[in-house]
Amino acid sequence: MISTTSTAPATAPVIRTQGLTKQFTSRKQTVDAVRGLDLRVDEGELVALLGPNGAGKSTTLRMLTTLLPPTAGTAQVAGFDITRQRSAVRARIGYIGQGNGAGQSQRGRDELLSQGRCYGMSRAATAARADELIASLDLTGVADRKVSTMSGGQRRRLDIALGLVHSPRLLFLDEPSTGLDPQNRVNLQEHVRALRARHGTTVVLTTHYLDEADALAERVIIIDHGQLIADDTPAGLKARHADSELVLAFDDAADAQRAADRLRQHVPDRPARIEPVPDPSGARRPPGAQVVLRAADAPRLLPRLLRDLEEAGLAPAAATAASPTLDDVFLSLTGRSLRDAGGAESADADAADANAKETPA
Ligand SMILES: Nc1ncnc2c1ncn2[C@@H]1O[C@H](COP(=O)(O)OP(=O)(O)OP(=O)(O)O)[C@@H](O)[C@H]1O
Repeated sequence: MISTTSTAPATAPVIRTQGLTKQFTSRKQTVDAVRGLDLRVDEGELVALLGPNGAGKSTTLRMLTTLLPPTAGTAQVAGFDITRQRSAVRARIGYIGQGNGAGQSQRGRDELLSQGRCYGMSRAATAARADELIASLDLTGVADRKVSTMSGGQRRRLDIALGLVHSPRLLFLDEPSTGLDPQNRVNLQEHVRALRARHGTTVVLTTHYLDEADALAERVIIIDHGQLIADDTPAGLKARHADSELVLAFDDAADAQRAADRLRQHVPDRPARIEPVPDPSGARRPPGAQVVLRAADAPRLLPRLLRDLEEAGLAPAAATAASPTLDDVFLSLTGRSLRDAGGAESADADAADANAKETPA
């Protein structure tokens, strides 16, 4: 297990878990959904739990929000124990689950007003808070319509408003963007960032979108098979666990082989891979090939390699250096791609599915 949070930060923890564990048993089969999670989240952090389908992200969130009792271990949320002080925890958090929380036949504003009253807020305070949330989540103009007539993005923003009516210190979002098209996804991310900037709300969200975790979260906690396998900033994870990739394309496959041999002296511990590059016209003889090389700091290495190859009369036809992604991090930690493990790809399929639902009914 790799964690970089061992040195205690100065701010107070809003979440603290010790050996948090959940087993499900059905038909004599036991599933270890969450296995001994030790976690600390501080006031004001924006944290993403990233992992493939079935990794244990939602189960973790459901335990932290008191919806599921842990099988073992303990956790304190906003200073209260999730098992013994459930009401105190619930009063201080907002939770937006995977399904839509608002009643389809209700008007958005009415849903917000009912929610505030449920939390014991006065009529006037609820109305003022509803106005504020409608404006800040860009729902002006649609809040007085029935939920069933709103687009997927508008409904998701209404869900977030519902989770924020009682001004929680801590907001849990379970896969907030799943089912949204890319534009609405970016829009939602902007709203989450703005919320945090405006109210200092601590946000913990789950996602299997690699780009979302990368762009939105300051801290990414990677979960696999119910265990925390890495915990750092996106940049820190990449620097620590993944290499950049260099691709040098040659018109002649023999030159690619010669270049790969020559590159060995620069990166002796990383053998280059040679991949054929088929000519779409089929006319070129001999066929081209590309040299693919992984190195710790490929973009900085590239100019030196190019100079050397040029001196040897082996200048490539094209060269690219790609920075690592969080998928490279996951691959380096688990030996599997997050896409193959049922992460981003299935999420994209969900989004494609839901694009059809984006059009207001
Ligand atoms: N109520 C339940 N009964 C039995 N098994 C369950 C239950 N809820 C979750 N699981 C199992 O626990 C494991 C973790 O599930 P969980 O929903 O927490 O994963 P996840 O990372 O949130 O996945 P996804 O990204 O698909 O939402 C999975 O193997 C799942 O099938």
